[in-house]
Amino acid sequence: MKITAVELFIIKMPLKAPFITHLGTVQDREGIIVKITDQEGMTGYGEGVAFSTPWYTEETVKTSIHMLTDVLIPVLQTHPIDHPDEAAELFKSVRRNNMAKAGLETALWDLYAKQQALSLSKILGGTRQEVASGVVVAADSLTNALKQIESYLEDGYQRIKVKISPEQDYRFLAEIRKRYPLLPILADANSAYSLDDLDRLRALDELNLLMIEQPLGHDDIIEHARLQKQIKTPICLDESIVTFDDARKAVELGSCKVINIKVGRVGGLSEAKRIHDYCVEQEIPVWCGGMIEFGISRAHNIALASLQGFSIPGDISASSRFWEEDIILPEVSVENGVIQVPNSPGIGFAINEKRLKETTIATKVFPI
Ligand SMILES: O=C(O)CCC(=O)C1=CC=C[C@@H](O)[C@@H]1C(=O)O
Ligand SMILES: [Mg+2]
Repeated sequence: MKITAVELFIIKMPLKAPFITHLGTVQDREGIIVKITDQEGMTGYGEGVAFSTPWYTEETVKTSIHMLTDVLIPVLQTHPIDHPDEAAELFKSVRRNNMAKAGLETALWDLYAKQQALSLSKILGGTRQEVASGVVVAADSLTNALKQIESYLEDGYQRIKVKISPEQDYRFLAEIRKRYPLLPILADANSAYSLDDLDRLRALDELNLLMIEQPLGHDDIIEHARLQKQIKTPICLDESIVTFDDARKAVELGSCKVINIKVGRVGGLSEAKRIHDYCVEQEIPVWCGGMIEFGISRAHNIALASLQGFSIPGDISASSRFWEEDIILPEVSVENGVIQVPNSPGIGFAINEKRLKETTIATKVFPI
């Protein structure tokens, strides 16, 4: 791929409104934009999506900067690669740190697609010209949640995801279901429950939820398998699925009926595609999860979600869901509940250089 330089831009931007879950609140989002340049001056972009604190996984922006600076980019400096799939192989010697790996690997995929003058969607084997868009309602009260739902349905989103926990579950969901009897609703628990809550979780069966996401332990597939046998609502796994093998074991055990694939959580597009291809074979529907990310990661998600098996609207919302102004041009927009998949080379979005500059708090440059 004849890479000559890697640059990191650490950026920070306030959310338009706090993103509230039982695990904590995200008000300002830091992120890492990875820019790779080749000897022709062509550039590819990736995004490290770890949060500033380790509330979702063990990674943070700081651990990602360390891994990129001291481990992953040095690997690239000593091992030239010809195809992005080789990165996943090269990074195997590094345990976990998937979001740092994905930040670099996705930049390689964008650059590679541009070098082939093909869209990233095409290069990945995507067949969809548009992807269905869902949105997350992360509110701390029923009133605020209902306000958000009404506004998002006016924007055309096809499905709503709400955050639940023992403090906010049956009554909260029943009130929403009463107002929207046919609305596709996904409830994300982010591991707020245990098997002791079986009755609480079984009570949700009557609300006709699309699925319940990650009700039990963040690294569990055994108890989820036991739970799935006891409840009708399909279980979707998110945090538990960090590798292809996690997905294979979860499917074999019956731990879930749906998988939320997040490029950052699984270490990049190569692994995300492997999980997708396996789930298609096993007839397990998948959808593309979100990470309250900026436009570069959103663009990679759109390309991934253009693969045939992404049959459920993902957490791929418009740039305006979180940001006053995104770092890409054009911004991601949702029309009639779908996002058009770009046909131009690579991720199909340009960098908004002005916005990147004004949101950058630090940069690092590495010759390759
Ligand atoms: O980015 C989006 O649109 C949704 C983000 C989102 O719902 C999540 C991001 C990270 C952790 C969780 O709070 C939640 C999830 O578990 O999917
Ligand atoms: Mg989730």
